[in-house]
Amino acid sequence: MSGTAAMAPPGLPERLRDRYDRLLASAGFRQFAARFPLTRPLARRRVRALFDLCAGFVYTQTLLACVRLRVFEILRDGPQEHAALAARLGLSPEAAATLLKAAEALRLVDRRRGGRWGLGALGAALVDNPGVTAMVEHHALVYGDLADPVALLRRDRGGNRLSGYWPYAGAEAPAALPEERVAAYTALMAASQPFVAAEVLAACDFSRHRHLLDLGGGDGSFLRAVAARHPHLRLTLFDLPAVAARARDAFATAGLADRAEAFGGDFTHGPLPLGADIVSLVRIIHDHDDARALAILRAARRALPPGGTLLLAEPMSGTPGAEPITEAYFGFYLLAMGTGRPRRPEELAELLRGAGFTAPRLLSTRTPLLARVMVARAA
Ligand SMILES: C[S@@+](CC[C@H](N)C(=O)[O-])C[C@H]1O[C@@H](n2cnc3c(N)ncnc32)[C@H](O)[C@@H]1O
Repeated sequence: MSGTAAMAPPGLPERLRDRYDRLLASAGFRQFAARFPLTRPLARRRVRALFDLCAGFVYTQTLLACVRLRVFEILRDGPQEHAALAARLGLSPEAAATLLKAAEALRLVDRRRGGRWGLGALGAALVDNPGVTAMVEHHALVYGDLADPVALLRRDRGGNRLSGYWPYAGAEAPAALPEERVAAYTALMAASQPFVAAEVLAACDFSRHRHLLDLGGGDGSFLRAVAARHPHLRLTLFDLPAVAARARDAFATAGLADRAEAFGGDFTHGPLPLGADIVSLVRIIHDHDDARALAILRAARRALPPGGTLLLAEPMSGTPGAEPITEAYFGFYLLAMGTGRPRRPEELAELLRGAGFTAPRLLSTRTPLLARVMVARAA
């Protein structure tokens, strides 16, 4: 960073903090802290936290093995004897023991009486949860790009496996993308959409609106969830043509064709459908760099009458308690994807004001690490 000469000298809290950091960095102090009874619990917690950081990949791969071998589906019907379970997994009893003991330590499975295995607290949450299992599989791709994190940080953005998976990221003409390039990501988004829709529906009162336009609405999973809760609402979806075609089919299959329409185009360029009094952008803005994000928000503003509502839902940077997810996970994910970044609520509010919206404010959400919700009014 340049300009350090002009910086004010550090105050007392900062000098104390520097001293503390130097103390922690000294091997002698760490040995003392591990021996001294009053500091020992803290030292142990720190060692454990560091070991967890080193071992995180192994934990992830334990989960991937369980998902691929369908451990949670097999255990859904009840606890299984070790030998019978090993046979169903196609593993030797010894290999099954390695996997199941690891999964037990991660609370994915649980040891029951008589040497049987049942679901653990976290494994139970994965049963009938296609959104999470699809994400676990998807991460094989993500971690491929992260295999050399320093190279990833040093390269120009783009050109990774993840940028191929999200082909609209940085594309010159995204509206020309054919069906086969949008199918995989649209299915992944649909699988994970129920969690997000539940958060948005709990946070936002759609009953005072009459017509919702969902920009980048994928296969319409979000709008179908809203439709089920708000039968009076008219629904319009806008996405890339190949994706909008999928949404149109899904609306017809769901018997919604009379009140839900889907249009294809590019939300940074083309005109958007008019008539809505609320526009939603669900997991959209974080995919785009500032210039494109602003273009999307300006298009949304033009699609609304003065006083209309903009609803933006996505994971946001600086979410208290979710920092490893928003800063480390989404930061690196979007870096590998090649465009966009997680933004703080203040940064989103500034973009919204720049696009012609006023009074941006966060609504309270039940699980902010999945998505936070911000609303603003068209000026
Ligand atoms: C991360 S997905 C989110 C999908 C959906 N809103 C959800 O939360 O499940 C981003 C969506 O934006 C769409 N999209 C990307 N670029 C677009 C563009 N230039 N014009 C219209 N839609 C676009 C993609 O096709 C995709 O459906």
